[in-house]
Amino acid sequence: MASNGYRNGTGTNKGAIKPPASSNIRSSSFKSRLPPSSNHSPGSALRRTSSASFTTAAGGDGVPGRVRVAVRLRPRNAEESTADADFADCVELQPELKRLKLRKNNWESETYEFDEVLTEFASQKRVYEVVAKPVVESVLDGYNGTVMAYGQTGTGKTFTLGRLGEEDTSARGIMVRSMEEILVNVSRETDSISVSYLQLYMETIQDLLDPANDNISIVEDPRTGDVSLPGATHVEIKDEQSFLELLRLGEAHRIAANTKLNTESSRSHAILMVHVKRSVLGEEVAIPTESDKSSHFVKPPKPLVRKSKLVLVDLAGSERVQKSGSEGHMLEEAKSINLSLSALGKCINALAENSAHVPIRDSKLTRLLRDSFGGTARTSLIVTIGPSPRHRGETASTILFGQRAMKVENMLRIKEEFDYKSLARRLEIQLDKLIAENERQQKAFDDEVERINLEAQNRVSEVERNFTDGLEKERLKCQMEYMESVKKLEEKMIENQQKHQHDGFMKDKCNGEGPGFCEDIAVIKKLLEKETHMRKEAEKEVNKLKSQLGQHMDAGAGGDAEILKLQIALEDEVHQKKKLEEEIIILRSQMLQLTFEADQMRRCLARGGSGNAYPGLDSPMSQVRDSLSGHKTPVSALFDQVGVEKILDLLESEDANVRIHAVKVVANLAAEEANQERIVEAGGLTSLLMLLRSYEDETVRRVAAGAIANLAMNEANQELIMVQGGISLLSTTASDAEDPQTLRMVAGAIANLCGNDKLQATLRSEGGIKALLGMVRCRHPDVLSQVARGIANFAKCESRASTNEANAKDMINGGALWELVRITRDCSREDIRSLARRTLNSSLLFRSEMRRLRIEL
Ligand SMILES: Nc1ncnc2c1ncn2[C@@H]1O[C@H](COP(=O)(O)OP(=O)(O)OP(=O)(O)O)[C@@H](O)[C@H]1O
Repeated sequence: MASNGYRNGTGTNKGAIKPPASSNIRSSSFKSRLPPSSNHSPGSALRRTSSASFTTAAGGDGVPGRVRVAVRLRPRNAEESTADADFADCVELQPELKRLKLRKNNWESETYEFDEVLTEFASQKRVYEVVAKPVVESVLDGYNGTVMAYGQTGTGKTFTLGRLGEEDTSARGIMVRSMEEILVNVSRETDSISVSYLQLYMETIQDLLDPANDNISIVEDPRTGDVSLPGATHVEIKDEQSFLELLRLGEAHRIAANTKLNTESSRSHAILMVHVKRSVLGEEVAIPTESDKSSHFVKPPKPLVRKSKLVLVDLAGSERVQKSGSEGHMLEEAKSINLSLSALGKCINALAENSAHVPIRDSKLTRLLRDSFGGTARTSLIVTIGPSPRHRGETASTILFGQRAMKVENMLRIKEEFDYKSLARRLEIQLDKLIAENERQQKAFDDEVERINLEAQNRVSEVERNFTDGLEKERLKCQMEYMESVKKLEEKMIENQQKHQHDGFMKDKCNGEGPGFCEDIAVIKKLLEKETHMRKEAEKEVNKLKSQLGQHMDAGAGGDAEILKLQIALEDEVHQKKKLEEEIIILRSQMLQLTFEADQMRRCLARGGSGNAYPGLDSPMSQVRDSLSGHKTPVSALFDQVGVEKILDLLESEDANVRIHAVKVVANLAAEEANQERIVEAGGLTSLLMLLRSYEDETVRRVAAGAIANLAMNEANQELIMVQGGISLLSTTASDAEDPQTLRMVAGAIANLCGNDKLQATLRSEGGIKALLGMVRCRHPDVLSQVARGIANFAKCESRASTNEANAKDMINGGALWELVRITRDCSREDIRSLARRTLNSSLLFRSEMRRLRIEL
């Protein structure tokens, strides 16, 4: 394992000091000689790199830092006290000289120098301070650090590193003390600490925080040489308590795992990795300005993050290495003892001898500790030895391991990277502050705007108020002035009047001064009188309104409701009254009609007639005669009592009975010539034609047709009937109706129109003649008589206008000839038969046609 050159003490010189090969060992102190590397020391000799260029073990600037080695002697244990009672310890320590004497026998010894020699009486605190504290401080500064314990089983590696000191805090080992130190120095807000706890046994890395995870691989960054275990559990540490629990858990898992593997705890390496991430500010950079070389623009410091790692290694017991080594069988050794310790020894040897090849890849332990030996980390090794002369060989081997390790040089480099997260966090905080400030300013601005608005509104209100007040004052003033001037003018007028009345001179003067003056006075006087009158009227009106208002006000809230009720009652009353009036009219008209009909009946009976209710049809002039005799009919009296307008209004009543009675009354009135003009003037003809058109009720239609027939007796009305479309309405009714009495009325009306020369053409063109002839189908003698009368009237007209024989021809074509012949033969009434005969004989065309057809009358 080691060459002879490193096997110090192999010589025979008693008490000869065997220093390590490196010349600086003698003079070096275990305490760090590194200058302080924090950001507070800009003049630091350390050259830091940014994240973009992590330093690697192979190159770049750094600070040389040799591996520091301390030796610690365990006190004799009980077994040794007994077994070695008669023997001296195999080592003698000279702590003040940092030397250790390894006895070969009673007279020979070898002396070795270490960076620190810790006797069996050294406290845990002292051990921590001299071995681990400088490394922990470096880790806090951003360097990687390693503290490793190496030694034979039972010599106190775990005691030194892993004691928890739960019952006695002074017994706390390096692990707990390191964490205490770290926790005290980091910031809870900006820094973070996380821990992984692993065990390496037979080239397998097992997670002591998650034992099922037992095949963790090592990842090496080829660029930076950084070693990481991404598969390992990382637990964030917030306080010492949580760390102690974690260590306890890891230890429990380690014991359980080793029991399962049926091995001893000393055969595995326990590795605790503490990852420290700290946020620091970079140095401020002063930049000279162009204008003034003396003044400097200072750039704010950059946020940086330092990621460092403290590796605490409790190695497996080294006695087997020693045993195989003492026998000098390197290969056997590798087979029988822990491969990794052997590989570590080889690497340290290679590094100590500045060998070109360092067999780092021979084991996982050397790969894991690559940065600790010959890398960028600050490394402290504590070698533990026992006092027993029985284990002198193992002790010597341990001492030699330490001596070789002391020759290993590391190149310490700090690892900084730009702290984007911290920068983002800071920027977020800054942004939040700016947003809050902006919101505050916005709020203040809004408040100010609102205040100004309010103030402006108040001012506007005040101005408006002032303006209204001023306006009112002005108005009052004008009113007063106006009243004053009116009063003055009145006074002046009275004065003038007095003067005018009592002073004749005034009149003369007036005449003397010309008419213009007097006219002026008269105009002014008139204006004044008018003005005064209007004012008085207006005042009266105002007083009246005021008193009404007062009454309304006095009536109170209930008044309105009362008024409403009264209004409704009043409307009801009006309605009732209207209805009653209607009923009175109807009753009166009914009564009068009955009287009239009875009267008619009496007269007819007296004449031996049929008692026709519509005399106008048979004897158009009979009513006229009656009226001319000076005896006023009861129906005529209706005009005086009711008025034709009211009777005509009833034709449009909603009540069908009322409409029937009304149309009967109108028909009876129309029978009297004296009434006809008033009926037509009041729109009665139009109303009757409307009733004919509406075809709502047979009785109404019949009576309406009778009334039209009566009106059609008058020549003036005949033209009106034609103008208002009466001929076509009568024709339509003639073809639609079946009731003989309706047909009699319609035929009567048309027959009356047939006597008017001016209507001849219209009667033909609007189908009046055709309708008249068509009604013969009824065969009722009353209808036939009207048809015959109509044809006779028509023929008479034609004979008067004998030039137009074409009309007679039309009538023949229309069947009038045969109808007349039929009437002469079939009609039961002699007067009608005779009328038909006369008509036939009156026309040349009729006569020649009868001859042609051999018709004998
Ligand atoms: N400096 C010391 N002072 C008092 N007792 C000690 C000291 N060093 C070790 N011991 C005791 O020696 C015993 C063995 O120590 P420890 O278990 O730490 O050895 P180890 O080297 O870790 O062994 P292994 O390699 O088997 O794990 C323990 O009982 C421990 O208390």
